[in-house]
This record gives sequence, C-alpha cells and structure tokens, in this order.
Amino acid sequence: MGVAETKQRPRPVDTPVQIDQSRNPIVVVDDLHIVYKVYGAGGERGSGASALLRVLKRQNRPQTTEVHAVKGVSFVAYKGDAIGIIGTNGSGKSTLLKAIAGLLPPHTGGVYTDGQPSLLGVGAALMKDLTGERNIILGCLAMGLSPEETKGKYQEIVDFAGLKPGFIQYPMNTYSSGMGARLRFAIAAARTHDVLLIDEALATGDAKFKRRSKAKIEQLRKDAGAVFLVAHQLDVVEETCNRVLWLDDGKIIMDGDPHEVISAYTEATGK
Ligand SMILES: Nc1ncnc2c1ncn2[C@@H]1O[C@H](COP(=O)(O)OP(=O)(O)OP(=O)(O)O)[C@@H](O)[C@H]1O
Repeated sequence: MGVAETKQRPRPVDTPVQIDQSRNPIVVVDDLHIVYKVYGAGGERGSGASALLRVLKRQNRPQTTEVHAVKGVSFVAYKGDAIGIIGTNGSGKSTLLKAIAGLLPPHTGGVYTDGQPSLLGVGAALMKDLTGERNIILGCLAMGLSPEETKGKYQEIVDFAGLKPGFIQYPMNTYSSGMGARLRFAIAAARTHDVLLIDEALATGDAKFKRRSKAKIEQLRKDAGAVFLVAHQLDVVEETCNRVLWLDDGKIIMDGDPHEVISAYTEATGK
C-alpha cells in the first residue's frame, strides 16, 4: 500500500540509533530487519499437478521464498512509555512485537531490552482444559510469583477479569474468546513487567473492561519499564498510549504523539 510520505527523519545507515541519555532507555530497536522463510511457496499454485511435477523432477523439497516483514525499523522506548503500534493488516505489527519479545531472530540489526520482555498475545498459553482458577495459579507461578504472592493476587485477578459468576470454576474451553482474553490480561497484569507487550488482547473486551484495562496499563507504566500495545481499535490506542508508531509495509511511517499519528493514519488510509 502506498501511504503518506515518511515523517521520520532519515538516519544515515551507519549511525547508531540516537538515545536520549537524560532518560532511561528500556528498549532499543536498531535498524531491525525480520525475514520469514516460507517453504513450498515458490510461485506455483499449490496443486496436485505441481506436487507431481516436483516428484518427477526429483525435487523433493519445495522451493522457498522470503517475506521481508520488518524493514529497517529503529526507535528507542524509554521508561514509562506506553507505545501503540498501528498499521494495516500485514504491515508488520505482530512481527515487530515478537522480535522485541525475543521470539524472532533479527535478519540484520538488533533489539536490546533492559529487563525481561513478556508477550501477552491473543494466543498466549493458558491451559484450555483447566479451570480459570487453576490457570490463575499456574499463570502466576509461571510468571515467577511465590505461592504466597499468588494467593494474595488471586482475588484481584478474578475481580479484574470480571467473568460471570461461577465461570472461574469452569474449564477455559467453555469461555468465549473475549472471556479468555480478559483472564489472560488480568493474570499478566498481576505482576510488574520490565517490558510488557500486548497483542490485541484488549480487542475483545467491552467498554467497562477497556476502562479497567486502561487504568491498569497506566499503573503498569508507572511501575514497569515500557508497555507496547498492538491494536486495530484506534480509540483504545489513543486513550491508552503516550506515543504511537505507525508501520506500513514493515517500515515506520510516523512515530510520535498519538493524536497526530492516528489523524495522519486515518487520513491516509480512510479508516
Ligand atoms: N510465520 C510467518 N511466515 C511467513 N510470513 C509471515 C509469518 N507471519 C507473518 N508473515 C508475513 O509478514 C508480514 C507481516 O505480518 P504481521 O503479522 O507482522 O502483520 P500485522 O501488521 O501484525 O498484521 P495484522 O494486522 O493482520 O495482524 C505479512 O506479509 C505476513 O504475511
């Protein structure tokens, strides 16, 4: 998609990303490139005929292609930043978040974080067959809380998730996707994180839950290092974040004040 011209000041390729030394940098992303390798996508249609042809040609391996998902992204997140990442489908938002979480290796460039990043995604691992209650306990222990701390946090998590009465005793496979997302967010928010990465977790909540989430993220920002939020709902991003990165085709188009960036994005994309 061709969108507005870049508002980021171009940086000579060999100069490292600029860090404001008077502030406390938490995440430094320096000329980051992420490339996925896709097997079996060599431009042929995935038909039986092409598979047969490969066998006849004794090509037992399908061809590989590369998807260049993040293309030279650089920025610094400072302590207390809540950064929203916006962009159209496929612009590289989730890929960037996973790279900051350390789940995808850079092709070139680098990601440096001060502390442990925690990625809270829609698919974050909770055990579907176990009850909400068991998941809270396991989730807290997995995040490094002691059994006593877990006990102390339990009611706070249940109240924050705001599930219908009784549901906390039901297995999570009986929950709607929204209920699961609320519980995941409530568990993750029970601990302070050096770097908290939230991928669409708030998308499914109702207005009341979104208000509670916003307050919680504000608190996390104060206690923690930096919070990143990927969301398609621009109002959630504008209300929650102090800074927004707009990605398009793997590149930063704008980085700055939420209102300014979202207005420019809305104008350019008609969203
Ligand atoms: N596992 C993968 N293997 C190959 N290509 C991938 C993979 N995951 C993402 N991509 C590609 O990388 C690009 C960026 O995808 P990404 O999921 O980061 O975008 P996004 O902005 O989060 O999209 P959405 O808003 O739809 O969630 C897309 O072209 C996508 O097709």
